[in-house]
Amino acid sequence: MDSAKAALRRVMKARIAALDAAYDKAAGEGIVRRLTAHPAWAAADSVFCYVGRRGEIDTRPLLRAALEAGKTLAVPLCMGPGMMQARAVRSLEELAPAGPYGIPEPPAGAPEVPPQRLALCVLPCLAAAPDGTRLGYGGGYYDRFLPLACNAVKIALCRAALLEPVLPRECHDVRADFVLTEDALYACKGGG
Ligand SMILES: Nc1nc2c(c(=O)[nH]1)N(C=O)[C@@H](CNc1ccc(C(=O)N[C@@H](CCC(=O)O)C(=O)O)cc1)CN2
Ligand SMILES: Nc1ncnc2c1ncn2[C@@H]1O[C@H](COP(=O)(O)OP(=O)(O)OP(=O)(O)O)[C@@H](O)[C@H]1O
Repeated sequence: MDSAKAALRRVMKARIAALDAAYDKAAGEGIVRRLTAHPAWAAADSVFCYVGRRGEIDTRPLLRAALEAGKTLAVPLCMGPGMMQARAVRSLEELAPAGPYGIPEPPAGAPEVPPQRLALCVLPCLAAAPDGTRLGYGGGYYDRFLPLACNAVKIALCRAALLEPVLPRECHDVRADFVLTEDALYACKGGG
């Protein structure tokens, strides 16, 4: 497959593992604060957001904020290799570690939110570039899902320490509309 991406994933994972814990915590909190202050957050009646795990930003405050604001909250449920659905949850207590990576997921019976109904998608990444290109874990989950979420504003959360000036981009890669770090917001499209 793409060895440049595979090599970059290794580099970024090492960088994540070496992040200063205090920086990591403050950056994650800053990103959450900035996202909830973004106009797309207030405007969104439905939010699709990943459940952050070790090495990722802790998105739980964001998930709670969405529920408290009365938004429809959907989180990923992996259906098979590279395939996921947005499933609605009403409480974080519904989430339980599942699958080979132990990412907290909703129960199999959680109702699907059709991707075209989503107003906001919050994206994980190992690294992101200011043009909206993201480097994921390599499963292709978001590359397949995001084209279906055609009405959603897509915001990738990236700690500034993991921002790269340029990342390799393949045809199937869907760029984010915004990349949000703890100290900057990059608007990515427009220029094409
Ligand atoms: N929190 C969170 N949830 C998510 C994602 C994510 O990136 N973060 N996904 C985004 O796609 C989907 C799940 N996809 C994933 C794909 C790979 C790995 C992973 O940990 N892979 C191993 C390497 C596996 C291998 O050896 O092939 C790793 O990176 O250590 C995790 C999630 C949906 N849910
Ligand atoms: N729309 C698609 N249809 C079929 N295969 C795809 C599609 N998008 C990506 N893939 C395949 O999925 C694999 C992983 O893609 P890629 O390296 O871009 O993942 P990623 O962006 O890091 O992961 P993710 O999207 O889960 O965050 C690649 O082998 C790629 O060819």
